[in-house]
Amino acid sequence: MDSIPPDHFLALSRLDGLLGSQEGGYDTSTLAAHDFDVDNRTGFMPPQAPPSRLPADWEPWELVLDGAIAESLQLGDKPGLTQAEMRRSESWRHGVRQLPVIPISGLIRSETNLRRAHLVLAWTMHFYIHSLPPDVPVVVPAPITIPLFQISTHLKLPPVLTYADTVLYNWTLKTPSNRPTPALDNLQSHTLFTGTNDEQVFYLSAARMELRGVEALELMRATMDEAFVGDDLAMQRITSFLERLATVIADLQALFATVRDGCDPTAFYNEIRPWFRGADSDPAKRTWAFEGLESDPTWSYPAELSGPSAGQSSLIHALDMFLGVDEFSHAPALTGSSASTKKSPFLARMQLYMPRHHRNFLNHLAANPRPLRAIVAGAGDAKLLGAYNGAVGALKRFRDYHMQIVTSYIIQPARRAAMQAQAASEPVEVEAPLRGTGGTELAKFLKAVRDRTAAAVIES
Ligand code: HEM
Repeated sequence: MDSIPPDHFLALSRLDGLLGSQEGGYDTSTLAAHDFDVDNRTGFMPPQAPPSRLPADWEPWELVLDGAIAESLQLGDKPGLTQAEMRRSESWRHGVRQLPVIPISGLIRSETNLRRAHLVLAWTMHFYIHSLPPDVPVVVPAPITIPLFQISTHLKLPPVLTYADTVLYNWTLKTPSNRPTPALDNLQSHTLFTGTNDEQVFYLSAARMELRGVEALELMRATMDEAFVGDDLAMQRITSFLERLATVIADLQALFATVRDGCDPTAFYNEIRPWFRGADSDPAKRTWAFEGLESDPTWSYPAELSGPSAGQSSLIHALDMFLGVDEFSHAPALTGSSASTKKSPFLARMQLYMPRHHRNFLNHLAANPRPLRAIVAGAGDAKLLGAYNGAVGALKRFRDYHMQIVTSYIIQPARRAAMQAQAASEPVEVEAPLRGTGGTELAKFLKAVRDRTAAAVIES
């Protein structure tokens, strides 16, 4: 928004501050506020690099994670795994089992330390599980289970690796800088499974999109302020905000494309993505057992154990909800129904993996009493309608592009792997139909979401 000159009509302040919020009215002032841990400079990403190390009492956790990286642990089902690699990984897992169960009481006063602890333990758990030989039962040792469950209870998150653990809270600055916001080209990922540039490029393309998304959040806030006023001038302003939103969504798509500059699809599919698997995508269909689960009677076996997916990014959910497209794109008839909520199970499920403040932000957005779509449909304003449809069209094109990426990074490598296995007369491990990290039948699901986004255009 800083490209708007200060004397432009869009930059003039409205009377909202003087008027205060109407009795029972909707207070839009907190849309991008601390309550939701949404920063007006960095959006869903924290404005400062997250802590890269826990305090000394929890150093043993940091050291086992360092150890996994230093040992270059390999996937337990990697073709051609050597005896030396197997021994190294078993020796590392032995070290994990020998850890003491470290109390977490000293961590709970710091949200950033709790996040770091979730990240360290969840990465360690994924290293532990996915370095196991595929024919060995999965048993997460108590020194990981107990603190991970305690921390997850505090953070209201599932005890598994999330998008926040791999993208939102997994970065540092390449070069120290005094800028108030990190520059898009000055980010580096902190923790990697493979140590490859491909993996880093994968996380950073999403991180850059989060930062570019800040302007979209600001446009949403400004639109909601104008919708509160609701006069002709407000409609003119909303029209320009929506035109601008379409260009931001196009920029998100362009930043998405940077994943192709350095993240090789075959490396992603064969070497990186398997580390993300949740309990619902174990190729050997093993159940994850959690040693120590019985130590707290309030715990039960987690209902949610999917792996990290950018489907957990609050940004795209927010765009969908703001434009009122979610009613179409994630309609219950499309992605399954849920009795108690209008949200589809997929959206609702992915929100369980988001930091809880961001989940609250989306709930706040969904409760907007002046939904944009209804305003546009009822305004009889051709320019406004055009701008709204332009933003919906940009989101549809984003989803087209997302499908192209999914084809390159999952569908085609899966086909190649199946053909190679067939040629070598090996048993083929490709599930039919192919499933996403969130457990969806991915091709069918993504195509339907894309088509329904297109169908959300309002006819004049
Ligand atoms: C190489 C990169 C990516 C791949 C291979 C990929 C793959 C997938 C897959 C397979 C799904 C199906 C749902 C499931 O997980 O079961 C999905 C859904 C989704 N992904 Fe991605 N994704 C990628 C990057 C991104 C990025 C960068 C974003 C946005 C920041 C994103 C946003 C979404 C959203 C919002 C959904 C839910 C469906 C929708 O609302 O359109 N994805 N993705």
